[in-house]
Amino acid sequence: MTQTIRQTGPGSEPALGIPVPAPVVRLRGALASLGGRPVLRGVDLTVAPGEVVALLGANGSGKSTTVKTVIGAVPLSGGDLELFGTPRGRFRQWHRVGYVPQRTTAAGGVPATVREVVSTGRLAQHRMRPFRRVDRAAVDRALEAVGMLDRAGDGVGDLSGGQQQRVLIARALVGSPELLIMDEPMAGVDLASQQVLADTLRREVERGAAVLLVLHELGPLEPLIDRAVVLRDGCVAHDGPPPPGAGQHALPGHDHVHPHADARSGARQGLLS
Ligand SMILES: Nc1ncnc2c1ncn2[C@@H]1O[C@H](COP(=O)(O)OP(=O)(O)OP(=O)(O)O)[C@@H](O)[C@H]1O
Repeated sequence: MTQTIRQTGPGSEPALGIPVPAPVVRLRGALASLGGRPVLRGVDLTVAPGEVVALLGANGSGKSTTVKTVIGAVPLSGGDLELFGTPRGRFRQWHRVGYVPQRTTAAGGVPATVREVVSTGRLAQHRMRPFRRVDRAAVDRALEAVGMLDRAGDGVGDLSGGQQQRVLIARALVGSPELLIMDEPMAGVDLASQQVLADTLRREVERGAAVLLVLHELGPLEPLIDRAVVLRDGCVAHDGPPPPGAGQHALPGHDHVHPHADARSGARQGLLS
């Protein structure tokens, strides 16, 4: 895929004569229900090639459900979704997408080494062929990027929660995806590790990857964020520059970010509560 221009938002105008690549994600009017209850009530979300979009909102506002509809883990009951310009129903190029789920154990009760878990992220690249040198090198690079190469032979069950999170991030990176989707990658990760992850993400963005991040606060990722989409009760309450205050509450125990008075835009107030 050519990435000739870097757009700054869903409404970016194409420069004359420059072809505009299709958004990597285009979700329109998304409706989804869980347990018989409507959770997404008409969500529009666009991510352009190379763009970094933060999905913000209070607990239960529908952030995880939105990214799960993008990867197909939650079905849409209405609206439509295109990935890389292809309607979701015809999209098969999952090797172009890396996904880090919301904090779960990477071990899952199954004994596997760090290297084995990260290697599963190459499945779409080498299909059913045996692992080649290039695959092994990619696994090493991904482990190195998250500072876990020295633990490659260890069982994931022997790692701390934050280390398991790094392993899941390495698994998402190992296929060099064009779209990286991360659901709260910083949750439960100590400050030093957060900086490692922020540096890793910056390299991915420099490489040209688009990133969709579910976050409670921007924290050390703030300089990377191009645009923020804020959900409230399954609807988009804001789509634009990160709301003021969204980066200032990177404190454990804050389960949502707070609205801040803003002289420039009163309309942004209350978006995040
Ligand atoms: N499996 C499920 N069955 C029924 N309801 C669910 C299920 N999963 C989530 N929900 C509900 O859907 C709503 C949205 O949940 P979701 O996980 O998308 O929110 P979120 O914005 O990611 O929240 P958080 O910040 O707490 O992770 C919540 O009210 C939640 O209780």
